Amino acid sequence: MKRIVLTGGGSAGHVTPNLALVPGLLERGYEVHYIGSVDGVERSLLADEPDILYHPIASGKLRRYKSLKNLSDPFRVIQGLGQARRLLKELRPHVVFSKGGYVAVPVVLAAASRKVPIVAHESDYTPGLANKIAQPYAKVLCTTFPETAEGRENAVYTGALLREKVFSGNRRRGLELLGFNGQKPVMLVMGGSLGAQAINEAVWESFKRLKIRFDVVHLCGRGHLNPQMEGEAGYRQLEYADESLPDLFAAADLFVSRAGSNSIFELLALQKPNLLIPLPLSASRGDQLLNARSFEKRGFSKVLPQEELDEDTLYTATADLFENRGKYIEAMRREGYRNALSSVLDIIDKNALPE
Ligand SMILES: CC(=O)N[C@H]1[C@@H](OP(=O)(O)OP(=O)(O)OC[C@H]2O[C@@H](n3ccc(=O)[nH]c3=O)[C@H](O)[C@@H]2O)O[C@H](CO)[C@@H](O)[C@@H]1O
Repeated sequence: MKRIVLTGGGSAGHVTPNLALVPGLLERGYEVHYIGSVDGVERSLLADEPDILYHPIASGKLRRYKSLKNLSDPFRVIQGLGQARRLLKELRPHVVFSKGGYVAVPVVLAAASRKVPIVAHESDYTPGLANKIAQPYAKVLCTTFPETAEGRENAVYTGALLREKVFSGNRRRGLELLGFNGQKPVMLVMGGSLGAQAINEAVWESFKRLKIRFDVVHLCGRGHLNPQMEGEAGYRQLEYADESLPDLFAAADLFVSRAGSNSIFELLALQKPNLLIPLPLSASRGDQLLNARSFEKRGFSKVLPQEELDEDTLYTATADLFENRGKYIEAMRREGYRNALSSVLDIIDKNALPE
């Protein structure tokens, strides 16, 4: 039996593409292992996946900001590297697939030193740190945006890896779950998998105006629910939607979202009008700004920079988006939808060691 080790974590954006691949990998006869962190989101997202064998390792975050943990984390990275090497020796995988995120770094380095072929996938317009480290060792770096592959020798444009379940939603079920009657358009607010405080606050502040036109479902992120909003008519808040996500997506008529790569490609595939508020440069390497600019240029999204976000601009931008939704839907319809699943599965098969 062929064995594959998947890795990636830190936020759901580095996990859901791996989850998308699992049904296809099982179908192709792989035994699926996952190396993730001890306490990261990947562990909880995989807890209900009986077909994946989870192996936790120590991991340290490579931060862009000052923190006391910057002192202890290098040791955890070294510890994680030792654990990853031991695991790979024991599991003897035929191939490693890395989705990036800081936990992927020791796994990729261990795979390189044990000569296990590596296939990596980059979700963003420019490669993140983990994939920058992985790229020289990778047989193939699959990219979500065509531009990312340009001028990179081992890079291949495949598109985004989307979970099939995202397409299985039902609007009526979604409305029932939310307790909305469907008479007003439904706005879904999604601050990325971790939530986004700036977006959350703008939504709460402008809700009195938003509710005149829309019913609002708000994915706030873990630990970010607002008790004062509980019980408001036309408003539902959740920390994170898992099983219910497809039905909520089906019920939504427009989205307000961060510009994380997986989220925006899901919106494109589902042809949902969307207002993107990308994570600003002050809090990231700027990948969401590039993702959002690319979607704006191609007519799929309306963009509101976070520096301009307040209760007025949020209201005006969403009202305008909804008025002009036909134009956005048409651009997304023309683009069509390309799921990278089968091309990435083929690349994995082609590069895996023989049995
Ligand atoms: C703060 C940060 O570092 N963000 C990065 C992170 O975003 P983040 O982790 O937010 O990732 P994405 O927006 O790419 O993906 C989020 C995924 O979580 C799912 N979801 C979200 C909310 C929810 O309640 N339920 C649910 O299932 C979405 O449907 C999507 O599949 O990884 C992305 C992909 O590398 C990057 O583009 C982002 O810049």
